Amino acid sequence: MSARILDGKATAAAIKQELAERVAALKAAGHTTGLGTILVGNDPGSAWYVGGKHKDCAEVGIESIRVDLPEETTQDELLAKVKELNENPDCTGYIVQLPLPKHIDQDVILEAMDPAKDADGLHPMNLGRLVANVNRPMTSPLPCTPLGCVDLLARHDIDLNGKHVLVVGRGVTIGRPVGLLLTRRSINATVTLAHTGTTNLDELLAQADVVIAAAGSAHMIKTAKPGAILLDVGVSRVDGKVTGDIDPALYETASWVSPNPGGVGPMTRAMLLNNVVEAAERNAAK
Ligand SMILES: Nc1nc2c(c(=O)[nH]1)N[C@@H](CN(C=O)c1ccc(C(=O)N[C@@H](CCC(=O)O)C(=O)O)cc1)CN2
Repeated sequence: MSARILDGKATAAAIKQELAERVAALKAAGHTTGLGTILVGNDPGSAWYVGGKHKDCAEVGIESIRVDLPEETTQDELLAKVKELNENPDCTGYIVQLPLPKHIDQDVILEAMDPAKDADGLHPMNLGRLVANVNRPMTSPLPCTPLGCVDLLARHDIDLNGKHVLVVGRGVTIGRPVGLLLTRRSINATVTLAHTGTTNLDELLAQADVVIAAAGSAHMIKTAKPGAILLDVGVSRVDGKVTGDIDPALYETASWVSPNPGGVGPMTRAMLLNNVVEAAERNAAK
């Protein structure tokens, strides 16, 4: 048996077409939609991701504002840029590309953003709304990668009701929020969150119907239940090549696989655009 592919690239392309229509409708009604990005430093991977976000904006008709700052930017200088985008009426939503240089406190920066413009859904108020279950319908943004996982599964008609999902990794951008989304009544999965302190990972993997691997440790997942659904989200670079957390040998016995690259990454980009368009629609409805 060989797994069917959850094709993030094709799914993201379809979502972008839908979003382009919504952006055009906003424009026709006199509302512009704009995404801002702030990039600090010279990390080539981060620069590539930010470049991709601006390319995506151009494809769907979203205006974009790009702020690139040197590695030695101080926290106060970055806070001043955050304030500028908070106040810029042309900016519907924006992101601060992560990770930030070590001398800058990520939590301080995220907290300084206007929650209504937080296109990543990572402001503590928006994460709090996710915990309190008040994000939907359309009151505030959800984190892009978790939303990308859920949307990718939904668009392939995969029902998680009653399924046991094992999330591997407890980061704030994926591991923690994805469990909160999946346990909502509308999805109704049972979620286990494994991390570096988990001592029986292989045992949990042998039981899980769905695995969301978001640890960022190359090919660390070496076993899974036959017929499991595998979402490979973690990113490492091995010999300069993007490498996921899941050993590709498991693709043979899985039922569905979201590969890496080509799975949740493109969905993350599409969900960012979705969050900006939703923010523009909220503004237009005011
Ligand atoms: N502010 C944020 N920072 C970061 C986020 C985020 O969601 N918000 N996530 C990641 C990086 N990221 C977006 O910023 C991101 C990562 C990967 C992809 C993607 O499409 N990857 C491709 C492969 C790319 C390659 O070949 O290098 C794929 O999976 O097919 C998009 C966005 C950390 N920072």
